[in-house]
Formats: sequence, C-alpha cells, structure tokens
Amino acid sequence: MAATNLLCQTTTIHPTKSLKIPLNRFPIKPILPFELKLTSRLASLSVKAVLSTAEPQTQKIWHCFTKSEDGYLYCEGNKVQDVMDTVEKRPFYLYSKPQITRNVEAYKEALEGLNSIIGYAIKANNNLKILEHLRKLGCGAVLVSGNELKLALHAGFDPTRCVFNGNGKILEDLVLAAQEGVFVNIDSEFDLENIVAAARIAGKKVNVLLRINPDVDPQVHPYVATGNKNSKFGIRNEKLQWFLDAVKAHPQELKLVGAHCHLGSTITKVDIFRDAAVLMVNYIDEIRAQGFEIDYLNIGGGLGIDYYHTGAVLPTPRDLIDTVRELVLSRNLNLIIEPGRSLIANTCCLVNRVTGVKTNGTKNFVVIDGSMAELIRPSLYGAYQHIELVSPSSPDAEISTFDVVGPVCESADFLGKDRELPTPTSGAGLVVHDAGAYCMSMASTYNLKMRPPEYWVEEDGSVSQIRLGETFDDHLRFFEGL
Ligand SMILES: Cc1ncc(COP(=O)(O)O)c(C=O)c1O
Ligand SMILES: N[C@@H](CCCC[NH3+])C(=O)O
Repeated sequence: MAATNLLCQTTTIHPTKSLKIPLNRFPIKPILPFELKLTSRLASLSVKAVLSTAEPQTQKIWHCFTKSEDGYLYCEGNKVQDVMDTVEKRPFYLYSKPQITRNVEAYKEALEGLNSIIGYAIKANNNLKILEHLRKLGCGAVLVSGNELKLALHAGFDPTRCVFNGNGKILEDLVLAAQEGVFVNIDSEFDLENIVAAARIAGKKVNVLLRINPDVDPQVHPYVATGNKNSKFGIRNEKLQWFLDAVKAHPQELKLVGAHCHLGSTITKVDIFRDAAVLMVNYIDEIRAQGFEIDYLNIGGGLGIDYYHTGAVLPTPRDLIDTVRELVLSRNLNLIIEPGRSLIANTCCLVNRVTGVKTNGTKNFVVIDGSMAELIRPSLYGAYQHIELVSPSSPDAEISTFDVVGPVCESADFLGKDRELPTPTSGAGLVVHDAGAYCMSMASTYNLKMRPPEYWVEEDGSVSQIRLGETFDDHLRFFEGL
C-alpha cells in the first residue's frame, strides 16, 4: 500500500484559546450545562478552555489518522481507501501500532522518577496481538474476570504486575489469581471472604488492596461514573475499620499492600484525580497508623481523550501524573495506574462502507454496513465519536446534515447524529474515529452481524491482520453435536 510523507501530525494547542464547539458534539449528552434545547442544529456554543493550575502552557497531540489536502484519510502513511480495497468487504477495525507505542511512551515518560506500574485495563480492548505489544512495552494488566486473567497470562503479562478488580469476582477466578500472585482489590465483605477462601485453596497469601470509594464526582456520564457514593463499586470509608480488622484477622491469607480507587471513565479534568488522591493518601496515613505497612497507591484509570476533534486542550498523561506526583513521593508510595481508553482509544477507526442515503420527512440518513453491533458507545451512552469520509467527494456533492445509522433493527442503532457530511455515494468509505477502546471489546453479534476483523499498520507501514472476522460458520459451531 502506498506510503506517503503524511506520517504523523503534531498540533500545538494554546490553552487560552476560545473554542467553538457545535452543541451536537458533546459525547455524552445528558450531562451538565450542555443539556440545552437547540432551535438550530448548527447552533454553536463558545467555550473558554478551563485549565487547572497543573496544566502546561502547550501540549503536543499526535494524530495517527490524518487527512491530506486532497481529501484522503491516511493512517500512518497508508491511504485508508487502499486498505479498504485490499481487505474483506465488511466493516473492520484499523489500528496504528506506532500510536499504541507512542501512547505508552507518554505514560512512561510521565512516570519517570516514580516507582510505578502501568496496568493496562484489558476490558478496553482485549485483542491478543495488542496485549502482547503492550506487555512488550512494559505494561502490567488490570482484569475484571477470570478469562481476562487467563488472557493476560496467555499474552505473557507478569502476574505480579496485574491487578484483579471487580465487584463480583467468583471463587474459581480468585483461586487462579491467588495461585498466580496477582494483586487483588477487595470490593466488599463477601469479596473479602471469597479472597480468604481462595488463598486457603491456593495455599498462597494474597496481596490485597482496599478499593475505597472516595465519593468524588468524576463529572462524566452516570453509566461510566464509579467513584461516587451510590456506586456499586468499592467500600465506603465508614466501613474502613471493619475491613482493616478483617484483614488483621487473616494474617495467613491476606497481606494488605495498598489502597485503590477508580473514579470513572472519560474524565477530562485532572483536578478530579487530585481531589481523590488527597483523600486516598489520608486513608493511607490512617491505615499505616494502625501498623499496616502498605506501599501502593492505585488511582485507577479514567483519563479522557479528545473525542470531539475540536483541538480542545485536554489533560495528558503527564498532567495526570504531575498532579499526584508530590503526594506519592511524600508518602514514599509505589503508584499503580489503570489506563484503558487513554492508551488505546485514539489508535483506531472503525472503517465502514456506505450502503445508501435516504430521507424521511425532515431527516436525512447515511446508512452504513457498520452498526451498534460493532460499536455501541453512541447507542449506549449517546457518546460522540467523530465521523468522516475516507476519500474526497465529488465537487458537486451537496453538504447536508445526516444521522449516520447501521442496518440493525433498532432505532437506537446510530453511530452519529446530526453530522454535516458531503452526500456520499454508495460504497464510499466512512470511518468512526477513536474506536480503539470499548468498541470491539463491547461488540456483539446482534442481528447476526458477526464481529469484525481487525488490522493494524505496523511500524514499517505495512498492514497486518490482527484478528479474524467472525463468520456465520462460527455461529453454527455453538450447535454442533447438540
Ligand atoms: C477499575 C477500573 N480500572 C480501570 C479502568 C479503565 O478506565 P479508562 O479506560 O477510562 O482508563 C476502569 C474502567 O472504567 C475500571 O473500572
Ligand atoms: N464502556 C465505557 C467505559 C466503561 C469503563 C469501565 N468501568 C465506555 O465505552 O466509555
């Protein structure tokens, strides 16, 4: 595939600039000041970028997908149209492997001078090739199921750099975690009992962290908020003493090594992490005062990304780490972080083909072959993901406002609402950006839309398949021999 000089593009963003953001471009709509009734779809809102004191004066943002002046979309020097012409004719995910590396390097550089573990949250994307690459780059892993743990082991992750999270961990999975020496987060009274039982079965003492729910509002969609007091995750501080006593009562089974919190996902203000970290180090002081020698602060994941493609100033991994650095150093702690989205989301597009264009009453639709089955975030959270065509349209293509929808038999089956696009022709390529996190890993086979294949652009610019697409025969296999 043709390599061009369009490798990666860097944009320098100035934090004081005012941004014009169309109101229909907020990813998760039911939140805060943006729940306004629009009289015009094209109405826009002036938003002054709000900066925390921890944020730098300029930031570098990498884009691995770039548009050339003549209107073609490229991924690391590959024309996406050329990739489409080469691979199977069905929706597919296209990743940039170098971008994954760059994202990890950004975290590693930010963490210099700290003892730390980058625990990649496997739930964001569980492609085995991607996991192996992240492991080679030095990441640990964060797991929420026994199968994620098995996959992490399969991908070669060092289990002593893995953390097992979750509010409903089952005994069998905890036994495996205990055998392998994985850190386990205690989430509830029954969870603690199960971890004790697992330690006995495995004949191993388990390194545990207390998942404390600090009741800090992450200012995100309620479905992805986890650190406020009514959340199903973690323990409340009023119960802290009960858990400390329970750990003390099981010296053969449990070693308390740290405290964990995870506030939620898509967080775009580092002050939120700072507020939580202040509370967490205070808990750590209290816990240490009772004679526990705990060494780890785990601040979870949650850093958001620029889904809107507005060039907005968003906190980088460095901003996140800098905001907690002094707190971590002052208590001589090891820092664990659990990024998912900020490591993988911007490395990938879902590439689709336009099936046709239709108009119903006042609404225009672009119907594509991809759908909520391949990428559910817009349907589930009303999330915004940027959409564009991969090739230039003809000069006479009328620009209109479209809902971009799939073929699935649900009115919730949309990838984007009210998007301004040149009217595409049937067969045109259309991408949904920032599809690396919580897209393929949340894909389903609803309406028997089989899960799509995945490809990545390698460091040398070549394109390789990194997952086969599911087929109809795969579905039939579930019934063989029954
Ligand atoms: C406990 C825990 N850690 C890490 C993550 C990863 O979050 P994100 O992908 O937003 O970085 C999640 C998901 O929200 C989580 O629940
Ligand atoms: N699935 C969510 C993130 C959930 C994070 C897991 N606690 C999303 O797509 O944004």
